Amino acid sequence: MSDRSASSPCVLVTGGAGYIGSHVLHALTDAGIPAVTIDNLSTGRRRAVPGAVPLIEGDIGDASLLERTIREHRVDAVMHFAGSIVVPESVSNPLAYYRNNTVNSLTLLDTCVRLGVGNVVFSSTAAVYGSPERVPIDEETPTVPINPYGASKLMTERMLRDAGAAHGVRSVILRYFNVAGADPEGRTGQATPVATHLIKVACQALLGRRPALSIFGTDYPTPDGTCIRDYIHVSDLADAHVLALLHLRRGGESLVLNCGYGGGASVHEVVEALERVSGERVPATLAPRRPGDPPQLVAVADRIRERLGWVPKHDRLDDIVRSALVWERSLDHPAP
Ligand SMILES: NC(=O)c1ccc[n+]([C@@H]2O[C@H](COP(=O)([O-])OP(=O)(O)OC[C@H]3O[C@@H](n4cnc5c(N)ncnc54)[C@H](O)[C@@H]3O)[C@@H](O)[C@H]2O)c1
Ligand SMILES: O=c1ccn([C@@H]2O[C@H](COP(=O)(O)OP(=O)(O)O[C@H]3O[C@H](CO)[C@@H](O)[C@H](O)[C@H]3O)[C@@H](O)[C@H]2O)c(=O)[nH]1
Repeated sequence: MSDRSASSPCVLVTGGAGYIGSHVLHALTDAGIPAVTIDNLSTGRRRAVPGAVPLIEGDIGDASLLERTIREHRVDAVMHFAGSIVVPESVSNPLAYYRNNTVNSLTLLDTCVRLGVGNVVFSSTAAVYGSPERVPIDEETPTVPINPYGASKLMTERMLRDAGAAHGVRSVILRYFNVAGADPEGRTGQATPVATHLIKVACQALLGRRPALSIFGTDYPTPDGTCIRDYIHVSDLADAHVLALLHLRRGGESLVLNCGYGGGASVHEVVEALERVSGERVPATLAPRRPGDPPQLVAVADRIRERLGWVPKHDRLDDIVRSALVWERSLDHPAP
């Protein structure tokens, strides 16, 4: 055990080799906060993990591995990212989603309770709101998920709430809106080649790594007919996680917080931003609506600023798409 781990408590980050988890590991490392990560590398990459952070290759469904890691590293807090994230896959294979997102979260939470780890930061999603009638969406909006992915995450939220009442576990549940962009220093980014997220796919199309971007639906009840989303830069999201951890370590109360900027951009506006920052055309074709896409998802994002003192640094759409494009250029693998 290193001197540092002997002196200060450590945060266990599940899924730290993935897109968002790896940004958070960099943010923790930058802040001098010791961390350890467990990742089964199902979608994550070993090289996304900062060199200073021990990577334990394994599954969070393995209670004995969790227990050993928590004891050996003097873990006092968990940030829980590990999970399955593809919405259509959750529709075709729901039980796999309930297993990886809900059952494995239960194992993790149960282990935390048994070992007295009382601080949990959880990656939730705007998908818990389903297709709400009113936009923008505040945290009191009813949670009515419309797919197994959203339902599997909502169940973990519920477990955290109940474990809080019964066992005193305190949690910050972060409901992410549309996460995009990459580390401004180029240390990590979204690396899976089979991407479905708009900004990543648009970058791949611009670079000729896929034939074209399909714009799913131009007849929505929005000003330009395409869907509107609240895109949040992954580095601002990573900062929010560090603040959430510090809040819990100070003894702060459990919170549920939307993570977005409170503004929206349409699919057309995203494409225009990418063309503006690159000076190049995004090859795009108009396509039918993608099933299950709500017309607008925009957060009311005041609570996270008030409760955590979060101040975003990268909230211009141009900055988000520029960082995504710089990262995409740095990847050596072609898209499928
Ligand atoms: N990307 C988004 O836009 C978005 C939006 C809302 C919520 N989220 C949530 O954020 C979290 C991270 O998402 P991401 O985009 O970084 O995805 P990702 O696939 O890049 O990261 C997930 C990581 O977890 C690991 N993993 C998966 N199952 C595991 C298991 N059973 N044991 C150990 N490791 C496991 C994967 O190898 C990967 O490294 C997820 O919980 C997701 O639901 C993401
Ligand atoms: O090739 C593409 C990909 C996407 N879109 C559109 O772009 C918008 C954004 O889509 P995408 O980037 O796939 O994100 P969402 O479907 O909005 O879902 C993300 O954002 C949600 C919160 O808002 C999270 O719950 C989900 O986990 C996360 O995947 C939607 O209108 C899509 O129809 C296209 O037109 N073409």
